[in-house]
Amino acid sequence: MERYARSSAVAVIRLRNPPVNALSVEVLQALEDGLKKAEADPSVKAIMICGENGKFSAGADIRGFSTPKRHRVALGPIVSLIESSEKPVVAAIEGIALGGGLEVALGCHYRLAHVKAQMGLPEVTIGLLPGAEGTQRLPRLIGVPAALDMITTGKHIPATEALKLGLVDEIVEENTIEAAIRLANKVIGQPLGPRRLSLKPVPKLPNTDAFLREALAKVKKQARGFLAPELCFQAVKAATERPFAEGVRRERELFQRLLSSEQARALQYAFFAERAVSRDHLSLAPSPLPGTLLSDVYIYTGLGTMGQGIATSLVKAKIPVVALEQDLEYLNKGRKAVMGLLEREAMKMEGGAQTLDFHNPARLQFTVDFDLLSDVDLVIEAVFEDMALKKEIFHKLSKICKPGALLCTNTSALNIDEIASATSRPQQVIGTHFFSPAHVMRLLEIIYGRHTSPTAIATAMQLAKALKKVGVVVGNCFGFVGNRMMFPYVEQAVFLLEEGSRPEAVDQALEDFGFKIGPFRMSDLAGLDVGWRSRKGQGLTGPSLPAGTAARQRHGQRYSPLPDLLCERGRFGQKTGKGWYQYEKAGGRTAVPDPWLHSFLSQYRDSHGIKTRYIDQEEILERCLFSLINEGFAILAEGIASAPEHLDVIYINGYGWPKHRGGPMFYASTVGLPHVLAKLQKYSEAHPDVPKLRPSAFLKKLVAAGNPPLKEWMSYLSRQSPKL
Ligand SMILES: CC(C)(COP(=O)(O)OP(=O)(O)OC[C@H]1O[C@@H](n2cnc3c(N)ncnc32)[C@H](O)[C@@H]1OP(=O)(O)O)[C@@H](O)C(=O)NCCC(=O)NCCSC(=O)/C=C/CCCCCCCCCCCCC(=O)O
Repeated sequence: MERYARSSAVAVIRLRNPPVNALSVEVLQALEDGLKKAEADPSVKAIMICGENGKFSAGADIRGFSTPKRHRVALGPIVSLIESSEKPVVAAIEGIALGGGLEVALGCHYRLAHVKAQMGLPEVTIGLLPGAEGTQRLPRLIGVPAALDMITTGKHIPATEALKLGLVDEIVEENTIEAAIRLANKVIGQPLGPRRLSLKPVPKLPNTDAFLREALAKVKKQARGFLAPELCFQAVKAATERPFAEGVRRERELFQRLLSSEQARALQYAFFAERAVSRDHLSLAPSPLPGTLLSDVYIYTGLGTMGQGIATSLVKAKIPVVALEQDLEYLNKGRKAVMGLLEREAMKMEGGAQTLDFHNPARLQFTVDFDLLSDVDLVIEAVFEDMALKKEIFHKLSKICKPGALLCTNTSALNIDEIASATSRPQQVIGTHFFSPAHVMRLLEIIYGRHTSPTAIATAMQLAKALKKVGVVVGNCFGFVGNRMMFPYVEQAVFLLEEGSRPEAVDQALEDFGFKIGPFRMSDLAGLDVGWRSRKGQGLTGPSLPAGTAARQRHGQRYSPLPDLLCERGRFGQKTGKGWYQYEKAGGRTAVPDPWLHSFLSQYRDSHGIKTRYIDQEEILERCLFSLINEGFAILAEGIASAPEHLDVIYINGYGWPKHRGGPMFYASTVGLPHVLAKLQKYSEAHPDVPKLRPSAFLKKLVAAGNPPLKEWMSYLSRQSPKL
């Protein structure tokens, strides 16, 4: 709700709707009433608009976009009403002014911001555009290039940058409200015409057409099927071509198109899913944490790629780190790499290296002395995926670490219970699956074992929050949630090659769907040897394979030895310059289709009597995506994850699933579960030796129940893990 008050001749209108002063119908109504009241009151000479609790506003209430239409209040006319006021209106921006919140500020005649405030038009990130005249006012204020950048990316900018761009008139370090009232008093009686953005022309560029052409190409390239950025572009382009009122009409048209789109629904679902998932379990964290997380965190060895990223991530979060390696040679290599990463991170931050203070040994210490462990609160072990090695380390940790210390293992698939069995405190052992590069990727899969305590789970969630990551708690099974769902997807991709497709065709289909990177490009990037080592460990390939095992069968199921055959030829992907593609050199990044691989595939098919057939994009998508989704249903039924939202958050944040499709389970709900089931049945009949194509019992149950909406799915399961 808004509050109307007075400070001398200045009327104060406060946007109040905790926690972020979202603009609900009630807030907007109250804002309109407040404006009219101030306008009508002859003793009021100026108006100041601010937010409650140090935040201006996070914009329109996003929940309102998907709830059934109440009486629609339009924000645009209210922004116009502000602008047309005969009394000067000043926006006092504290904390955040986002979306509709910033559009309200753009209607004001003056904008004053606190130095720590952030501003942005992030509508594009929820599948919309700034539909309250923001696409028409912002280019008039800060020019087309800067406005396009803000509107098509949705990025938040700090007040200092906003000042440079001319988005705000002044920034202050002290009390923003008092400063805004002072400004309002100062500008009483000054002409308002020049301050009304709708009356200003859009600043001309030397070559607007060429600029817009290039900008559109860039937007399209990055969007990969995501509609909102392009429509944001169209709205800003309208500002360069039409008078204000016509531009607003065009903006409204484009906004309506996005508002009713499936993509907007998917992105808004993802917005709330991420927040709901991140909130889970936190309430069980002791407060403050044992010794508080801001004491020492210790990383055991593995200052290899994962350990380096994890250390960097901790330092960025201002958590003191003691980084340990097995010997000086590895330690020095690891130190150099971590310092390099931190230098690069610091360059991106205001205040640079000083802010991170990573040369300070109290913040970051490197050692080979295991005894330094005795005093740390939390250990993150990050050695490579070798069960025997991990058990040896955990046995040692259990002896050396103080009683309350949480023992985390960074693993992407290994059994947490088996690792915990090497300790005398399995209740304090937990899996923390970081994604590479760990200082960049937002996902943290948190895996609890049979004995892991609720406090340990909550502490790991708190760690995720401190690292600004999205923590998702899941149960213990091979590959946990993310990788377990990935296995059938990758398996299908390889089977498709056996049957007649090519890596570039499979990758293209999935990248056109919106994945950042297809499975073969991804495999080349990660290194084919990683999976090879794991398959050897599982006895699926290599010398331990029993003699006489059929090349394309394991345990009575279809198996493709193709990835193993590439590894046997030293083709590990980018690092060796050859994998599913060829590269300009070892370590090269540009994937080029490889004629050698194409003829290798032909020979392979011939030698196994496989008849090559043309496989279209539809089959590629259905087999890869529906087998992944099918595994998701099995995971839910087994109680490994507590809701489909958890799977979607994992896929969006850890596996490059296109956010505008809402995650795999949301996608399944949009194409319809009967359709997913029918396709799985069809492919399963065609490939009876592929168990992962057999529809999950839970999927069948939901279809039989009439395809209920996603949020009701879990009510069709009787059992849930007590820890989820
Ligand atoms: C940066 C943030 C604002 C804060 O981040 P953080 O501090 O990390 O906290 P969070 O956990 O993210 O958020 C805290 C809780 O607040 C909820 N939240 C946040 N923003 C909104 C919002 N805009 N609407 C509703 N709820 C919001 C969040 O879910 C958390 O609650 P919970 O834990 O889930 O319970 C960060 O949150 C952020 O980035 N927020 C999103 C900002 C954003 O995208 N803004 C743009 C919104 S779209 C917009 O403004 C469009 C304008 C175009 C014109 C619109 C014309 C229509 C106007 C009428 C609107 C009326 C509809 C109302 C219908 C009705 O009332 O019936």
